[in-house]
Amino acid sequence: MSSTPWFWIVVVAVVVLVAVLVAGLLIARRRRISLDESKAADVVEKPKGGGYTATGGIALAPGGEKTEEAEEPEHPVEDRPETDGQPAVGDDASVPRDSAQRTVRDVELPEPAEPAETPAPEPAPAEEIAPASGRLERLRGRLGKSRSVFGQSLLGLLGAGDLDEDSWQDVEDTLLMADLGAATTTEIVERLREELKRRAVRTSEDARAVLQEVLTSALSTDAVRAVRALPHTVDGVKQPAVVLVAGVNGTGKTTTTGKLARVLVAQGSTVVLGAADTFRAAAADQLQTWAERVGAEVVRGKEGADPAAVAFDAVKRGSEAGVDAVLVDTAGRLHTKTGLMDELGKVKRVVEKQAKVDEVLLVLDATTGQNGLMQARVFSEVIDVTGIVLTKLDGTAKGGIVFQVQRELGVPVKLVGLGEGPDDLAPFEPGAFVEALLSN
Ligand SMILES: Nc1nc2c(ncn2[C@@H]2O[C@H](COP(=O)(O)OP(=O)(O)OP(=O)(O)O)[C@@H](O)[C@H]2O)c(=O)[nH]1
Repeated sequence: MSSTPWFWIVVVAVVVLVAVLVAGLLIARRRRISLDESKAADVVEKPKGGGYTATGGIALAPGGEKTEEAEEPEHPVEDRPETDGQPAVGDDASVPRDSAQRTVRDVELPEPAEPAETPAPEPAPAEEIAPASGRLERLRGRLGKSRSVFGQSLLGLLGAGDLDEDSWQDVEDTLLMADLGAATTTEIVERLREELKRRAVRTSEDARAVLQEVLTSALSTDAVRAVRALPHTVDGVKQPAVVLVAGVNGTGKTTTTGKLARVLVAQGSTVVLGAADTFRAAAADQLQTWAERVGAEVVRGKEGADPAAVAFDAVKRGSEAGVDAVLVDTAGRLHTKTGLMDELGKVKRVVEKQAKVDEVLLVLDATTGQNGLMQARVFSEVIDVTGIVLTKLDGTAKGGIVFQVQRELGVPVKLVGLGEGPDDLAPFEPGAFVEALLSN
């Protein structure tokens, strides 16, 4: 009997224990987080931030029709180096030590921006420009005065058959009167005598041929007659040719600069003109008119401005605009005025601080004769002249100055002015020039 109460105590304890275990299991089951796929997806898809999405951003899109390509993301994930499986901001930020390391990626750098270019002035000739080739032939009539005094007189003398000493003296005088100078005259007379004798010339036609040959060879030189007015390249960058035009007052510098600009534009070049004649406002205006006629740009300074600064600015502008040539017109100056010649030297030196001066043209007025030679000597010393332009050959009987200038200076005559017209500038070709002098 005494064991009965203990039996019932054990039974109640077991029942209570079972009840507690069952209740615990039920509660634990209810608390367990479901890993069901659909529910997990629900969790992932739920927007963060209390359902706020930033749909009100400023969207810019090109105008016109919407295309399929336009719907593609601008930067697809696979192209973005920062999204190749590494934790993003806000997630577990520490990268496991054994995770695959991101390799260095080649990223294409943008091309360096092209330096801002000022557009070059477009050549827009407002009027027709005569072609440069064959100009000397076309303008041969302009050599009328030189032709009659020089060519016709000589032909008359030489074509008359055997020449006595008096006749040779006449030949010499004719050459001197045409401004060939003593040395050139002596040389030419000697060669003529030799050749006429050697070839036993009897007819006026043959005499003419010999005269033409001797005069042409006296004018020939190894020096290049081409005007250096085309662009070149320095360290891979295009540079305009720089041409400096100088001379004494009134020789035709501005006119020549304008005429040369026309020749260049007619051949497809772009040109900037520098009005470095700052003494006379009218000179810059005159250059401006030439420029407007060919669609070129002019760089000019205030009246009285430093001509070297204007020349410098013109070359700078030409380089920036990428033009083919910069022609700098300088003020007329007497070669005897040291101060003015120093100023001219400075113009050249200042320009050369930024670009080589490719051509220094000295403009000589053919009608001034021997004085032109004196000018040429002094100018050559100061600015190292590379070519002569002989103007006003249409108005003189002294075309012979061409021979002397070349001989004295060793600088070739590159261009000749044969009138006041815009296209009355011709290249100097010895053969064509002599032929024009000797033509009927
Ligand atoms: N007949 C003729 N006249 C010319 C020629 N070249 C220029 N001239 C004239 O010569 C005069 C002077 O010409 P410019 O170009 O003003 O002379 P410049 O050397 O610039 O003058 P400055 O600036 O005062 O030194 C003008 O009337 C031109 O028309 C030419 O080849 N033949």
